Amino acid sequence: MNRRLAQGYQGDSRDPEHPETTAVVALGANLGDRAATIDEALRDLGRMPLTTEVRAAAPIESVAVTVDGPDADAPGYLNTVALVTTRLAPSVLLGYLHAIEARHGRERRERWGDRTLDLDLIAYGEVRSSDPGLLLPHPRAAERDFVLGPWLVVDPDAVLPGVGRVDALLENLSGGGS
Ligand SMILES: Nc1ncnc2c1ncn2[C@@H]1O[C@H](COP(=O)(O)OP(=O)(O)OP(=O)(O)O)[C@@H](O)[C@H]1O
Ligand SMILES: Nc1nc2c(c(=O)[nH]1)N=C(CO)CN2
Repeated sequence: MNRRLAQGYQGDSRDPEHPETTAVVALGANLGDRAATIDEALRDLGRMPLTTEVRAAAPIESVAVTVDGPDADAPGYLNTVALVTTRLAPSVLLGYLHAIEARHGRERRERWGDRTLDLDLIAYGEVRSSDPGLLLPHPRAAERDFVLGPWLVVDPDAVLPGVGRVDALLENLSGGGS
């Protein structure tokens, strides 16, 4: 992994040398006023320092995927994906994502449990990281139609680094997400 890139230049989020990069952020919500939460979270992303643009797809409805598979009885999700133009280093950006989740009442309980807001960093340019605290690209993105679908809407030529074109990945999914 490129640890220096993933962690930023010794944590200095305002290093003017850090290049502008497109980060792909997935948003999901299945508790509370989901649409309002997603809307506000997108605005929060736009207010991050060193961030010049946030472009998101219209949110889609999706069935909750739990550790036991899709669960139509669980509260449904609203999902979207935002392309974020930023000079924040990846780990600094992840810190902001966690802060935005917390601001919207995210509680970390069981894995893949219901949540007011989930923000995942799907990709950060071409950066690859095997640090468990920040895996890049996100290791489950290719299996998630609720990520690939909205991503394709904002970027029809999107590529999941090291994996392949998003349109092909979406086509390969036979109907279900995970
Ligand atoms: N690319 C990434 N984006 C977001 N979190 C990540 C990433 N890579 C590793 N993590 C780590 O994963 C931990 C758990 O994240 P989170 O609670 O959002 O998982 P989850 O949404 O329940 O599951 P999933 O990761 O499958 O979406 C976080 O503390 C974070 O440090
Ligand atoms: N439909 C849907 N299911 C999920 C989602 C999500 O965003 N949408 N996120 C999860 C953990 O990140 C687990 N399950």
